[in-house]
Amino acid sequence: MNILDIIIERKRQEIKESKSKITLQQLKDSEFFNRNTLSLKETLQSKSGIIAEFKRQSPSKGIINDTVSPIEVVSAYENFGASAVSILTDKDFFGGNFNDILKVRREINIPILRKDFMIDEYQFYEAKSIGADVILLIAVCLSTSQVLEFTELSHQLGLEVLLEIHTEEELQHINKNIDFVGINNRNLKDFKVDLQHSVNLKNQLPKNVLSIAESGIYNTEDFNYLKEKGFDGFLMGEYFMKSENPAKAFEEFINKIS
Ligand SMILES: O=C(O)c1ccccc1NCC(=O)[C@H](O)[C@H](O)COP(=O)(O)O
Repeated sequence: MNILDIIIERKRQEIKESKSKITLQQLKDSEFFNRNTLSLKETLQSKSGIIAEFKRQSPSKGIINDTVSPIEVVSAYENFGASAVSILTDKDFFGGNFNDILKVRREINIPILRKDFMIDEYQFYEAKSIGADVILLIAVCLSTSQVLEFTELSHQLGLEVLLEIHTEEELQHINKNIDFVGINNRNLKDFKVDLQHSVNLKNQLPKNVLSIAESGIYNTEDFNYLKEKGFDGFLMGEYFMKSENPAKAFEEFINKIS
């Protein structure tokens, strides 16, 4: 079993536990469920294009930063020009939780990507109930028909969809309703990172789709290279979070690229 198989197996149990504690109706009755979501399609083009991630730990790196406050960090991400923030909600493998999104929702006015492993309809209602605007679908974890179904459900709920692919075969998961296609530079099976990977696959994307380069962007040269290659967005976590002061690291990065 690779790490993704392990994460997905745990996720199935977690969803079962969540369903036994909170009903779908309770999610629908929650404070944020009926809010109008914010559009990453708009902010991707009007701001830096960076989707800045709040990430305490990861399977590939272990603890990255577990001392900083989500409000301080994501407020700086917003103030210095992030197009959106990505917040991990997986607890066991990434040290995330729903409260991170619930706490910051009132403080920021840019889209929030709920970053998790989405495999069940219930999680989309959860995402809406905690105040997310965008969700991630990871192609390797889903069939093409699940991607289609989950995209439709997300749109009914007002959530935009980032479909993450890693291989040429996964291009088949793209459907015309997907809002963004992310190409992950990190091989989720062996954690190797290769920017060239996303550049090669980008050439095979449908022409009109908004593309996001994900993972392994560690300096302004990486960012500029991917921008030159035509990516519309850039998902970056570790580079900012590994700093003692991610807010400052983000500010400095923005100053260097502008
Ligand atoms: O980061 C990992 O170790 C990882 C392992 C298994 C599944 C997903 C994983 N990462 C999720 C991501 O895609 C990244 O958090 C995101 O793209 C940001 O990447 P980075 O800038 O390299 O932190």
